[in-house]
Amino acid sequence: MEQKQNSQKTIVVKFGTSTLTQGTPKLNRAHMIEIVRQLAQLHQEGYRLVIVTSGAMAAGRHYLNHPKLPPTIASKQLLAAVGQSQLIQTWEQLFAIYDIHIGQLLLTRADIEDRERFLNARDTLHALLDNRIIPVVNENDAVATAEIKVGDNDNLSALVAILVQAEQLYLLTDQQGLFDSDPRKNPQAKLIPAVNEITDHIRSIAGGSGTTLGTGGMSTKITAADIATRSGIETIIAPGNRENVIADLAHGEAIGTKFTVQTDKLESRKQWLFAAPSAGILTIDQGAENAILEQHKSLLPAGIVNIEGRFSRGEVVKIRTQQGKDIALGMPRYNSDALYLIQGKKSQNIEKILGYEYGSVAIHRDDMIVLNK
Ligand SMILES: Nc1ncnc2c1ncn2[C@@H]1O[C@H](COP(=O)(O)OP(=O)(O)O)[C@@H](O)[C@H]1O
Ligand SMILES: N[C@@H](CCC(=O)OP(=O)(O)O)C(=O)O
Repeated sequence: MEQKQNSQKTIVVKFGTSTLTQGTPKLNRAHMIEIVRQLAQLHQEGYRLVIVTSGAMAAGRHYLNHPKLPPTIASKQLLAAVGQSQLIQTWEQLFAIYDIHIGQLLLTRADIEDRERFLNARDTLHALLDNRIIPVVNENDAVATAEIKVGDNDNLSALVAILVQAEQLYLLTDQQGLFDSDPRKNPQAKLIPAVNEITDHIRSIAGGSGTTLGTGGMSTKITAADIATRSGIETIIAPGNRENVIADLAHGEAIGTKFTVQTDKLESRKQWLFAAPSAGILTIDQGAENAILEQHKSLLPAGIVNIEGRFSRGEVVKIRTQQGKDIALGMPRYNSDALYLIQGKKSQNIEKILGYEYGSVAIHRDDMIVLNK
C-alpha cells in the first residue's frame, strides 16, 4: 500500500440515496465511478477519508426486482440485508480499479453511545485509516430496532465524524445546498451559502425528504450539522452530482452551504465525551501528576498507585493525586480488572501480564480533560 503524507486532513463524506441513485430506482454505477475517481485522487494526496453511504434499501429493492412488500419494519430490514451486500460490493469493485482497499462498518446508535463500544468502533476506524483503508459505514439497518437506531445517515455521519475526529463533514445530496425553502416546492427558493449559527429559523426552513427512498431530507442534515459543528467539525451540504465536487471541496472551493464551527474544537469534543458521571477513581503518583499537569502527557499504568470502582474501557474515571485532589477526568483504555493487574507496571509488560494490549497508555491525553486548578 502506497503512502503519501502531504495531507493528514480527515474528511467524512456522506452520500445520500439521491446521489447514489441519481434519482433512478437503482444505484447509478456510472455516477459512483466518478465519485470514486475523486475519492481515489484525494486518497492519493494523503487525505484520510471515511465514507458514510446510504442506498442499501434502494439497492435491495432493485436487486429483488421491486417486490411488493408490506410497509413494515421487517420489509425494510429485508431490503437492507439484501441491499447492503450489493452496495458494499459496488464500492469494493469501484475502489479496486484504483487498488484501494475498503473496510465495512455497520453501526447503530448503541455502538456510539455505549462508551466501550464507542472506543472499539473508534479503534477500528483509526486502524483502517492508519493502514490507508477507506472505511465505508452505514447503519446496521438489518438488525437495528427503532430504539437503538440513529435513524438516518446524516446524523450517523456526524457521529462518525466525531469518532474519527474529522476536520470536515460533507453531506452530498440532490440539491445545491440548503435553500431558504424547499426548492422542490418553491422554484424561487434561494441558496444559503453560509450558516454561522443554527437558529430556529434555519431549522424551520429545512423540510423533509423529497423522495420515498431518502430519509430525513434537509431537517436531518441540519441536526447533523449542529452536532458536528458543535464538535469542531466544519460541515458542508453540497450537490452530489456537481462535477469534481468532493475534490473541489477538499481543495477549499466554496460550494453549497457551509456551516462554520460553533465552538473551540478540542474542548467541545471533550465535553461531549465527558458528559457521563465518573465510574471510578485512579490515584496517581507525583511523576504521573507532573506528566499530566506540566508536560501535558498521557497517563501510563506505571503512574497509577490505587484504583477504586469497577469500570469498563471508555467509562469516565477521576484522576486523583495522593493528596486527594482531583486533577483530571479520563476514559481509560483498559477496564478496571485489567488496570488492577497492570498498575505500577511498565508499559512494555502489559501484553505479558494481560495476554493482550490496547496500547501503552492507561488514559490517552486525547481522552482526558484536565480540571481547572
Ligand atoms: N430548505 C431546503 N433546501 C433544500 N432542500 C430541501 C429543503 N427542505 C427540504 N428539502 C428536501 O430535502 C431533499 C434532500 O434530502 P433527502 O431526500 O433525504 O436526500 P439524501 O438522500 O441526499 O439524504 C431535497 O431533495 C429537498 O426536496
Ligand atoms: N441506511 C439507509 C439510508 C438511510 C438514510 O439516511 O438515507 P438518505 O436520506 O438517503 O441518506 C440505507 O442504506 O438505505
